[in-house]
Amino acid sequence: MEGLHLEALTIARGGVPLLALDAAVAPGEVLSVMGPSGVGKSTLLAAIMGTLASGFSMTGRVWLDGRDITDLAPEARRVGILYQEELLFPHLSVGGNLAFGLPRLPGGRAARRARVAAALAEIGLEGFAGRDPATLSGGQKARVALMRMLLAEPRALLLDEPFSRLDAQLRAQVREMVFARAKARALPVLLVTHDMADAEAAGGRVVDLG
Ligand SMILES: Nc1ncnc2c1ncn2[C@@H]1O[C@H](COP(=O)(O)OP(=O)(O)OP(=O)(O)O)[C@@H](O)[C@H]1O
Repeated sequence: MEGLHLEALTIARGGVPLLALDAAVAPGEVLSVMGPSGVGKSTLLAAIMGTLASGFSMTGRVWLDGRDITDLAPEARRVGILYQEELLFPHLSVGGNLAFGLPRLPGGRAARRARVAAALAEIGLEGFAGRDPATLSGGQKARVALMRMLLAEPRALLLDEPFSRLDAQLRAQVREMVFARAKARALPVLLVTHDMADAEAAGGRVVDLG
């Protein structure tokens, strides 16, 4: 099956059941994950990334494009994630941040520079390669973080409240850009959010862990 499939997933903390979920997200589709604080939304994303903290355990399988990725190392899963904070590297330029996401390319530096320039154009930030990330607005940082993640060519996208720090107008803009870029790449998206407006903009499919 194409897309992301969480098959009979259960997560426990210290042996105590935290959550159970069975869900499929098709390529280009967004599934919103909602529920009260502490219910395990971020933990669910960690389980899919392969980065569960010690003390947590899981059963079930995670499938991505028909491949069982449950036991793969995090970096081999091809799952991208965006957090509430953009987490751009402060000591690298915007272009350096983007190049960091790039897999090794034939063609060396020139090819990398061209790829970064094309990526900046895709998010409306032509000419920003040399900029210090500290000089960017919140919305610009969010776009760079999105593109850095996409350049690693993930096959699925996890979003952990990436819009919650932005004001209402910017939030809608960044949200549309994230969904549009994910759709253009036919990525299945799991969106953790507390905001019903996010879930509605995402297409309205919601799983409530509460
Ligand atoms: N590294 C950790 N070690 C131990 N317990 C943790 C760890 N991270 C989270 N927890 C606990 O696991 C439970 C689930 O946390 P999680 O962050 O997944 O919830 P959440 O639904 O994402 O909450 P929020 O909406 O507040 O972000 C909580 O009780 C939390 O305190």
